[in-house]
Amino acid sequence: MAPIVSIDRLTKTYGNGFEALKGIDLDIEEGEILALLGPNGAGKTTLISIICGLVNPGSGKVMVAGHDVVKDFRATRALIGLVPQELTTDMFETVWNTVSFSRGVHGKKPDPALIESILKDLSLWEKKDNTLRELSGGMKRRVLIAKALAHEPKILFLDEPTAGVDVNLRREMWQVVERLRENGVTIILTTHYIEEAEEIADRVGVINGGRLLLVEEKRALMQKLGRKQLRLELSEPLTALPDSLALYNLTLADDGTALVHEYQGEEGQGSIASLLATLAAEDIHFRDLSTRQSSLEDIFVALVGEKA
Ligand SMILES: Nc1ncnc2c1ncn2[C@@H]1O[C@H](COP(=O)(O)OP(=O)(O)OP(=O)(O)O)[C@@H](O)[C@H]1O
Repeated sequence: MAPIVSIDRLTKTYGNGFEALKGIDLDIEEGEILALLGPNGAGKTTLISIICGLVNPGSGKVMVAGHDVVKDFRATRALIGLVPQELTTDMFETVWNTVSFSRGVHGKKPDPALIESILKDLSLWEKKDNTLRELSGGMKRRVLIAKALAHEPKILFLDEPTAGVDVNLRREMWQVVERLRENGVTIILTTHYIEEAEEIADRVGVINGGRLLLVEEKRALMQKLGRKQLRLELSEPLTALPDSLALYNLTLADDGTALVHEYQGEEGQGSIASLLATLAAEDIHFRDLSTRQSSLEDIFVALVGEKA
């Protein structure tokens, strides 16, 4: 199946000479959830803004469902819903009017039944006659999504959907995103919360300094780059490692009371059985063991050198 968004050698240099994007190639498949991770200033918003037709690209090409975002702006914009970080509409307007108005802005005929189903899906139906200022922060965020969905887009961009919200609300937003995906909407989100990408994304793209450092299926990424650690609490402290253990990536920790074995992804797993056998042969016993797998956050820090 052809990708729903196809980005080819995209660059962007702003008027002041700043190179915000330095050649991005990326295909986004229909129906997937792609999380774009990157530190401040990485170029995420610039990239999204170009796909949405809000910022002109430098060189390169962006196609949405087979249409060029510059030449066919109307066609591509109609397919896209953009959920910004903040609500900028009239706080004295009702939920119903705000969402209905968004549909009109895109030149679509009124469809009260559709607006009703969007508001119900987002648990906003009871609040349809309330003004925006009467809503909680979480409800306001859901209104942003409802607005972006009102013209029935096939692709939804969420810019930092859970920035500054509490844990419960974050989980609630994740459920909303999951339901949208079940309805066939392709979702691209930017986030500073690695946990968010870890939780809901199918694929993760890491952007830094205007370049896409990698884009990979989340599970494959964690398998490939995730480091694992096995820690053995020794029954008797060791002063040095016996030569027979030199083959393994081992360190003595905590004054010789613990042995730490580091290995990468799947490849190192076979070594554990032989390590344990060697320990037994050396008469080295342990009273407890624990394992730890590096998270997407660790992987990200290793790639980018700082936190998202
Ligand atoms: N209109 C502009 N003129 C000049 N430089 C800009 C403009 N907009 C953005 N930039 C610069 O381009 C770079 C990328 O910005 P962008 O907003 O795309 O990053 P981001 O990854 O979305 O960051 P954040 O996570 O902080 O939102 C930044 O260094 C920013 O200062």
